[in-house]
Amino acid sequence: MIITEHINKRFGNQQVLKDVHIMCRPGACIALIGPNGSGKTTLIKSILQMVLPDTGKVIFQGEDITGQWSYRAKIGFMPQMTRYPENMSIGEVMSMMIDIRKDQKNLDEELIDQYHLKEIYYKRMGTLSGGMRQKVGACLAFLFQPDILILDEPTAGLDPLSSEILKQKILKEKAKGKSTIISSHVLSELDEMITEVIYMQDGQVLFQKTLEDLQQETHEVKLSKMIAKIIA
Ligand SMILES: Nc1ncnc2c1ncn2[C@@H]1O[C@H](COP(=O)(O)OP(=O)(O)OP(=O)(O)O)[C@@H](O)[C@H]1O
Repeated sequence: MIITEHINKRFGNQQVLKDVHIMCRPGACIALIGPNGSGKTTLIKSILQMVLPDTGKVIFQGEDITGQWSYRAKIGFMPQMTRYPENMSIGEVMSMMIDIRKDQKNLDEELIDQYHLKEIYYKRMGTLSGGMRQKVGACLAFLFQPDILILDEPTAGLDPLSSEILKQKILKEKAKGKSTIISSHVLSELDEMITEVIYMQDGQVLFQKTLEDLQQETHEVKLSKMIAKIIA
């Protein structure tokens, strides 16, 4: 369970997060959506303490995580842009991440196999296409079998087949009861995956609702139509 309580964050004179309160229950698969610049990535980074909120706190599995780091090992994070040393090969990045972690035994290499990543382990990060970088990021997010997945625009730049492979992987983990937060602008790809929606606008959470509630309110089946009706 992740709860953010009254999170505020300002960059310069811009208030980027305004009193943000969200809840990610065990087993939930949450779509984090909203216009460009509405604060989705900043919220995700706040949960991971890559951005430190000015006020408010993040509660992870019942504990305030301020100043703590061990909880991060329970989260598989796929950033919007994967940044690793350009001179390292994919294989070296993978080995480095595995060496850093103590829990090397239960590695989930399913995505590595499905993306045939080992065949290009020799390639240097600096030479990879955007989609290839995304695949490396996706493989790392799932590698250590985290309890919670936080995926920031995971399919951006992926070809259709690779997107589908990732979607199926997310669904598989969801079926195991894992919690997932997915930020995406491609609402159609979220339809079959999600149980809840958090909609952000201008740094505020406009609403957090279950898919069932949205369906009942709007009498729509597709997420894009539900959202269009709600924010109209
Ligand atoms: N490090 C930073 N310094 C200054 N401003 C920042 C920083 N990070 C984000 N911002 C600003 O905060 C606002 C929210 O950005 P954020 O990346 O959280 O939005 P987003 O909802 O994820 O957008 P997108 O859908 O385009 O990815 C934007 O106006 C952005 O310019």
